[in-house]
Amino acid sequence: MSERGLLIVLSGPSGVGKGTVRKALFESEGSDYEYSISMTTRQMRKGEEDGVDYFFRSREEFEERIASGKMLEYAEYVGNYYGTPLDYVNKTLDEGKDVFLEIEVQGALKVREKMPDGVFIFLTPPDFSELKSRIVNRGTDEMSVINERMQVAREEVEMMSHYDYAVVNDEVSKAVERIQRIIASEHCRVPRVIDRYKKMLKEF
Ligand SMILES: Nc1nc2c(ncn2[C@@H]2O[C@H](COP(=O)(O)OP(=O)(O)O)[C@@H](O)[C@H]2O)c(=O)[nH]1
Ligand SMILES: Nc1ncnc2c1ncn2[C@@H]1O[C@H](COP(=O)(O)OP(=O)(O)O)[C@@H](O)[C@H]1O
Repeated sequence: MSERGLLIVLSGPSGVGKGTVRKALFESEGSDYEYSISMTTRQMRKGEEDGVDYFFRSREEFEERIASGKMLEYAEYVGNYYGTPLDYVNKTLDEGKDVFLEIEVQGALKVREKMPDGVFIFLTPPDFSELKSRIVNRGTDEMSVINERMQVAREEVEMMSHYDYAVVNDEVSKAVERIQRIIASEHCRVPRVIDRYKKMLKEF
């Protein structure tokens, strides 16, 4: 019998590098996590694909899913909904696989309320001027949206205290290593494994 999978939540301000670090983590050797694809009402960007980057849905459809309890969490962020479909997360954890969520801060805190056994990692920028230049350099947002994202980032950093770990994204490869070490040690936590040993003893 294996334990239920570990829920790993990577969060942090927009532009800090969550997507970049997540992709590098998934490509790195020995990583074995299932990525939960989020649903959103925002416009698809050039190069994105439905069902790969996000499930792109209308507001109407998204609101229907909220009403019928099909979202683990959702948040409205800069005018659009973003959320995590619940069924996929539960099913995959039940299969004993680790599930990886990359979501913004409000949503992560809602997940924490519902699934406190997860590991909650806050990705931080080395400093705030670097955060702003990352958002500007990414080139996906207009200046008004960038300023809005920076304002949200200020509020989000205050929420760091609700997380288990803070990982600085100075260099992508270093951030990936830090996250891998955290996950490895979380797998060894006694509350996660003790039931398996108790069961083994009974059957011995
Ligand atoms: N709460 C929540 N946030 C999400 C989800 N998926 C993505 N996000 C976050 O929504 C924010 C905006 O996403 P997006 O427009 O793709 O911008 P980007 O991640 O900054 O490139 C980011 O901070 C994402 O991490 C989700 O399922 N739930
Ligand atoms: N460690 C890093 N050093 C320099 N630039 C980075 C680093 N991590 C990410 N970036 C860049 O910052 C921008 C925002 O990264 P992205 O992954 O889209 O952030 P998020 O998903 O948190 O919004 C991208 O242009 C990305 O290439």
